Amino acid sequence: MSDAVTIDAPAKINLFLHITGRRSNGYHDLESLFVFTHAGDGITCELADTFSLAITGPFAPDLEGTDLEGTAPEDNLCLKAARLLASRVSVSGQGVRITLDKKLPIAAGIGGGSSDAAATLLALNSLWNCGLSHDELAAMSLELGADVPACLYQQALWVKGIGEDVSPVTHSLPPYILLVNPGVKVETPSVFKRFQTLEEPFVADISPDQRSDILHDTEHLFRETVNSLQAPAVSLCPVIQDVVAALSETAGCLGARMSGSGATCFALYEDETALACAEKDMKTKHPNWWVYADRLRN
Ligand SMILES: C[C@@](CO)(OP(=O)(O)O)[C@H](O)COP(=O)(O)OP(=O)(O)OC[C@H]1O[C@@H](n2ccc(N)nc2=O)[C@H](O)[C@@H]1O
Ligand SMILES: Nc1ncnc2c1ncn2[C@@H]1O[C@H](COP(=O)(O)OP(=O)(O)O)[C@@H](O)[C@H]1O
Repeated sequence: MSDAVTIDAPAKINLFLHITGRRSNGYHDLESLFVFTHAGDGITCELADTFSLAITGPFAPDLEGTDLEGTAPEDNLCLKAARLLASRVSVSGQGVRITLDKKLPIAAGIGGGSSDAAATLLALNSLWNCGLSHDELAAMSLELGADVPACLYQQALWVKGIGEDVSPVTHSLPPYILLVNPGVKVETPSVFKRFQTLEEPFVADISPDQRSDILHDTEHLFRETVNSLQAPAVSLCPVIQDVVAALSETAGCLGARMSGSGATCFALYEDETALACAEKDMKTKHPNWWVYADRLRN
């Protein structure tokens, strides 16, 4: 039996995000196309007697409560995920030392925390030999956050409900993606609240025919869908509009918009050369923005 497991926690991008309704508990129903990058954060889980989390990487200092040595507080989603799994399976006396390599910005609309939690569950399911299925992990993971079930799949998904209703999909959208974050944290609850205050409209469900067009036609994707949270996020953080405009102007950009509740925005490209030029262009013009180029997982 191995005593350490390392696993990627990729960025999650909402290629579109429709808010379709609101539940009595305040959560919103949504319809969204989730895709994942190849790289992102990294999680290593090692067998240990107690539970601990050390955070390394460029965004470690941005995680509130993490001390100068990189020791994280109990409410970090990696530790919450580990304790949740331990409470559901019989691993008496078993702990874990987790190391999180934090390369994705925090509170950025690309599911960093959710993807870290999901990767921790995947790593521990293997390390502790729990033998739980994906569906069993997904069902227990919803209490960690609405995005966590989807992040367990690390592949393109059509997502409904509050995030728990996930269907793997194939698509033929452009594979190259540029992510840009202006360096402003945007808290998800504030954006949903602003969505309500602005009385933004709910979007109708997408029909099966439309779904197929969205998955296979980039123009259709950007013309027929929106991110319902983009206007509310821009009203809280106007620089997001500048990021979308700057991405839209890069050569070869096939469409650009905000992901999740922001502030990270993305643009899609058909070829690798266009992606590399756009990355260089954005880094030159906006040296203080976080710029990250990658390829989508299928
Ligand atoms: C908006 C999305 C889109 O993928 O992504 P991010 O911007 O967080 O990456 C997600 O729905 C975020 O999922 P996640 O970040 O896991 O949300 P949670 O921790 O469960 O909820 C944070 C808060 O967001 C609001 N919330 C979240 C999900 C949802 N379907 N309806 C909501 O109203 C609630 O106010 C909740 O208290
Ligand atoms: N491992 C983690 N990585 C990132 N954020 C975390 C983590 N654990 C807890 N959080 C908290 O979760 C919140 C959402 O962060 P994140 O998942 O990065 O953003 P978003 O929900 O916008 O995609 C932040 O307020 C952050 O403090």
